[in-house]
Amino acid sequence: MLDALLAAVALFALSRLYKFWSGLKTVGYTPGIRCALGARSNLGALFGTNLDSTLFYNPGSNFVWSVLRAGGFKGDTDIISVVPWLQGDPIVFVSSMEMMQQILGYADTWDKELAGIRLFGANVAMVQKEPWKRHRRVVSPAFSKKLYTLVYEESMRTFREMVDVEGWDKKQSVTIPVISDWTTKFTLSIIASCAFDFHSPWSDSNAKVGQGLPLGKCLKVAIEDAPVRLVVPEWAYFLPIKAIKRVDLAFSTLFSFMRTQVALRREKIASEDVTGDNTQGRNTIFNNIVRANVDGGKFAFDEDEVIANTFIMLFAGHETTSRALNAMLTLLALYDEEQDKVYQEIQRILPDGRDPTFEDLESFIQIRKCIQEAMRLYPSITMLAREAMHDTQLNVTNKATGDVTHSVVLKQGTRIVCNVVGIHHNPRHFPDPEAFKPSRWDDESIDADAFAGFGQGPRACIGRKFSLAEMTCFTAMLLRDWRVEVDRPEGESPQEWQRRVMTDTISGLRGLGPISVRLTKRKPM
Ligand code: HEM
Repeated sequence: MLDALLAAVALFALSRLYKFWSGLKTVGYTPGIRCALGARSNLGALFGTNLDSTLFYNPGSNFVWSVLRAGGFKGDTDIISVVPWLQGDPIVFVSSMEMMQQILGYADTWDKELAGIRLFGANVAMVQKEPWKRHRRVVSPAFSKKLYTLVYEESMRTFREMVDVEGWDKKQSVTIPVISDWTTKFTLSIIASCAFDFHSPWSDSNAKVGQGLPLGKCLKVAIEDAPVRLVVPEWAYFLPIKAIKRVDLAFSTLFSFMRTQVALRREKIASEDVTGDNTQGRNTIFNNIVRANVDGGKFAFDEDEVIANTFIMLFAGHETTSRALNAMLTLLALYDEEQDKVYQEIQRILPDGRDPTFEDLESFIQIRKCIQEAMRLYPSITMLAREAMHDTQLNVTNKATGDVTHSVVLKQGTRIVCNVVGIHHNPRHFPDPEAFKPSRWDDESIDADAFAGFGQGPRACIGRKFSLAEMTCFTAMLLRDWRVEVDRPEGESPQEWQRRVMTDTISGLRGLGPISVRLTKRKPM
């Protein structure tokens, strides 16, 4: 018995040793962190990082932020590897614009990892190669001026409805306890109505969509607890464990909600109630997705692809935008002089205090700079992950100069992560990187191409203009009438407050911690 046990332990130790050794080989022996759980492993995401001993070190899901706060990658170059011996894949992390461009610019060499497919199914954001071209071909025609006009109209309508329902027009000052709850409610409402023609009134956004959970709540659980969904085997859903039941309920509610919406849309298409080229642009994202199933042909979607693409549009289309809005409004609340510049721009473009028109949106240059700067400091998506399609050479850059120091050969299948947080905070690309300076985007000496808030290359964000229209409208309407402030203790500088409160986490849904802001009417009632 003891012999059998010893043999099992020895076998396990050997298998872990082999895993570790082959991991080192996979990453071309790039120096870095050696640990128990991988930096993007599901177990690592579930457990905390407090196992702080060398052997059992868990970099955790907040790895890129923790590395930044600990002073960035060690060594002379902008590359490290994280090689686990217990669970998770070996991964190479890069933190320079030059290396990021070698990766994101070449989809034939570095394509998406397929891991996310297990969560939602095959969709445009998660498939590779030819299937990706088919998915993108179906969804891209929807992203047109017609859609952006609709986004503008819905943003204006929803903003007015919010002010009305909340009774803000009758108040001189309003406190919002958690600003991200509010931005998420707004962005979810816009994506639901513009992409899916699903309207939930501001007063009733907690309406249940299926077996007992509101849509926003389902999405929140599905994002926050994605690692649970990935590690728990299907049979475990029958166990009476609350956390597992919660994830199961969220996902099953979402799937059944989407199936119902797809069935309804199919009926409408069959009865020709909706055309793909509706003059308002309404429904086009959803319509294109469902039509690709109904019409068949070369670019057909199967049933699962319809659901998976519906899913990804809902996810990608609201949480990212909410995070960016949340970061920007908090920073403007903190930095008075930057908020004043935005207000002056609003007064110049809307001199009579009128509402902005769709045509005005491009003129809000200052707002756009603030959005970009907030997304540089606090990117909604902190890591862009890829996988080597074949053995490939990567030119490694020196941290201080950006010159190529040497190259590494990475084996087919190697996972690589462009560390957006590290690149956006790299002082070589953005001097004084921790400062909130929207004016830096006028400075031609910065590496503007190091900005990867919406990704780069062929897989860059398809919804960039969608979200910019929405965020610009929201900000112009809000700051036209209200001054935004945070409760900053006397004696604490904006920078100190920012470092103390605006801590981000990757796995946490809303990032930046729960931040409260106060709105004060610009014109006394
Ligand atoms: C501030 C808001 C947004 C941010 C920060 C953002 C960020 C990103 C980033 C970084 C990528 C590239 C991911 C990669 O290279 O691995 C991406 C891709 C994508 N985004 Fe966005 N996004 C935003 C808004 C939206 C919206 C509103 C939609 C849809 C309505 C959307 C749909 C997508 C899709 C479908 C992809 C995958 C594109 C492809 O692989 O072909 N995004 N987004």
